[in-house]
Amino acid sequence: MSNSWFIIANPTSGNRNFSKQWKEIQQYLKLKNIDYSFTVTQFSKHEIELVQAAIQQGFRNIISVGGDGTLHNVVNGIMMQIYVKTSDITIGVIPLGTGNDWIKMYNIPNSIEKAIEIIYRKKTILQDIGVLKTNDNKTTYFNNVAGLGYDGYVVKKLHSLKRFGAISYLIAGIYGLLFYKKTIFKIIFDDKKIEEKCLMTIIGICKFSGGGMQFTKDINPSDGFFDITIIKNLRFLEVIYNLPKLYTGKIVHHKKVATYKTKEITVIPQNSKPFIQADGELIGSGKITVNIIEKALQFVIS
Ligand SMILES: Nc1ncnc2c1ncn2[C@@H]1O[C@H](COP(=O)(O)OP(=O)(O)OP(=O)(O)O)[C@@H](O)[C@H]1O
Repeated sequence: MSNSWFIIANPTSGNRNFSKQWKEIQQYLKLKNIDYSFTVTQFSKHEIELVQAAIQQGFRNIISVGGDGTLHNVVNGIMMQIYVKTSDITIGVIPLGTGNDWIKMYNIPNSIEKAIEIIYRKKTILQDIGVLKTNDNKTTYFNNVAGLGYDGYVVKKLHSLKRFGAISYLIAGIYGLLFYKKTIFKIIFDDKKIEEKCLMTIIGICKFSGGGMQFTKDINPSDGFFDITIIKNLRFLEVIYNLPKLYTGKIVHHKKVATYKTKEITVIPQNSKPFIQADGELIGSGKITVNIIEKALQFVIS
């Protein structure tokens, strides 16, 4: 079983016809002679128990078929299990989602055929994983980008808009800019304490979030450090004016944006409880403390 793959597929990811895509996936896996077992999720977060059962059975290679949310839940299942060291597990991704931000970091194309070719070659990287704790003592792991403030608000809104596909990010984004109310954040890390009205605080391991946007400055997903970006009191028109810079990553040079590298950070919103997102999933609201686990998991990359 050590070379065999266990596939967890989310039939609700993305906007396309799952059964057609699933047939295509099986054809390419067969063509490449890849040995696998599979299961399809039946409800939200089902990935967590499915991946844990697979590891208990002896699988060490997991494929996530879906979007960033599916991968996020697979990662959480692996990080929470007690059977093996997490860095002994290898994860491959066959993308089906709407945003697919994590794969962009490693130039994995949004193509079933190419993603399977990459899994077949099995080049891997040991990547850092974030551990996010909320006020109710809930622990969530993340493999891409977490944050709170405007981004959490957009993720909350996105939920009801996903059926519109990629455009839903833009609609949710503009809605958020019009209606999200900024909060004063107390941000504590290393020897720093920042207290300021902010649009959002971003905690990055990888580069892309929000459907291809880049908020982080100097990403290395295996260096044991988060890339923190604090977007201060950026106004509606300033965001609109700087929209291209959100996609090119140049927004980090704006005078109302500050970037840091750290291993641990606490963000305490002062006058409201903004929503928290991790890998595009809504986690809760309010205060967070985040730590990094260096080189926690192996991912197949191109
Ligand atoms: N069978 C299921 N029914 C309903 N929801 C599910 C099911 N299986 C998984 N989910 C949930 O679907 C959510 C969204 O999945 P995912 O993010 O992969 O797709 P997406 O939203 O289309 O892609 P992306 O995040 O890349 O934009 C995840 O939170 C996951 O737990």
